[in-house]
Amino acid sequence: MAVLRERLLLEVTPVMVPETKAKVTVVGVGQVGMACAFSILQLSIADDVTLIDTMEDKLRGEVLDLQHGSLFLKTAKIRAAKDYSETANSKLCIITAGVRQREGESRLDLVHRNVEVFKQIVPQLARHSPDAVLLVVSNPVDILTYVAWKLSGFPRERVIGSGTNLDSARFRFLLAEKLKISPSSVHGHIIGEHGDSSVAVWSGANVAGVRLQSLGPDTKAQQDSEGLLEIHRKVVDSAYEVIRLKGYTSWAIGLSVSNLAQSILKNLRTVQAVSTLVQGLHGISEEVFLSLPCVLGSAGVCGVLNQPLKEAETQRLQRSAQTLWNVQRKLTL
Ligand SMILES: NC(=O)c1ccc[n+]([C@@H]2O[C@H](COP(=O)([O-])OP(=O)(O)OC[C@H]3O[C@@H](n4cnc5c(N)ncnc54)[C@H](O)[C@@H]3O)[C@@H](O)[C@H]2O)c1
Ligand SMILES: C[C@H](O)C(=O)O
Repeated sequence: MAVLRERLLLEVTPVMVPETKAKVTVVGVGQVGMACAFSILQLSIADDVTLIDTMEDKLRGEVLDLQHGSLFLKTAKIRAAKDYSETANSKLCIITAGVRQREGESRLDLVHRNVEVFKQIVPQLARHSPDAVLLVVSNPVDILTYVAWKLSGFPRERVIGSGTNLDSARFRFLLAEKLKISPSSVHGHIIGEHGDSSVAVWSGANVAGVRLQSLGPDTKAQQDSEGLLEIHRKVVDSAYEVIRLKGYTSWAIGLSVSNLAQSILKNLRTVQAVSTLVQGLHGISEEVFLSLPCVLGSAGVCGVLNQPLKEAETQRLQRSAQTLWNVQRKLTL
């Protein structure tokens, strides 16, 4: 090999091995982990993507398959880690490992099984990448973000859940379909739990700063006649419908996570709904994580927006926090 290289070219200087600036570890190479890894590779935002899973053959197969596409990618290293020491010095660790819902199960039903999975993963990630941002995707994502925060000992800003970034994308898609405008021009946030108790912030939904509620549909009856309440119901049902049809959700969460990864790795300071510690905000006193619009940069969550909410929206958010707390307070970590 060395001989062939010597015959092929005159070496002027040895190939530099620069310090890895943007190493991303993805834990779990199931449907979600692979969709996240693939979307991150497509964005060319990492110079090292390291994957890890307990299923060795599946891990090796997935990594080989991605490596065979290297010609079409701009990420120098794509590799499988045999143990957590090979994930060392990651800037971003994305956790997608664990069980997923079967038809009829809610996200909260997964909590005990996935807490045990997190006990195997988080301390090891934290030990080998003590300066990383942890981005939790496994469900129930808000509670597992709290669990990752406790198990890692990281500061709150560096433990983030993908939260309702995906629900907000679904909301904007559905509203965009109704208005026949691109989702990128329809603005609005779903906040609270990524799940059944999420809250649609109708008071802020707008197109080019024109608040939809300023145009009329401000009472429940009017919202109903416009089919707006139905949109939030569809957001909540989205995952159940996709799981019923194909068994799991993957592409939209992969795109949502790569978008968050881009903001973090490139310090873009975009505002996105992600799961963060909300104790003390909007009258929530419990130590829970749920989604509010946050400023995302290389330090993680750099700020949480003081989002003005209508009283009914605040009440729904507080109920969402209570739903999570009722499950979370029974956990032993
Ligand atoms: N937050 C969101 O918006 C969102 C969206 C979709 C799915 N999810 C969640 O993501 C998770 C993964 O879903 P999926 O469809 O990829 O499941 P999957 O079954 O396809 O993959 C899970 C992977 O985790 C691995 N794993 C399990 N225990 C592990 C451990 N201790 N260490 C390393 N790897 C381990 C498994 O080997 C498997 O490859 C589920 O909890 C699901 O509910 C979240
Ligand atoms: C199941 C997953 O949480 C989703 O919303 O797609």
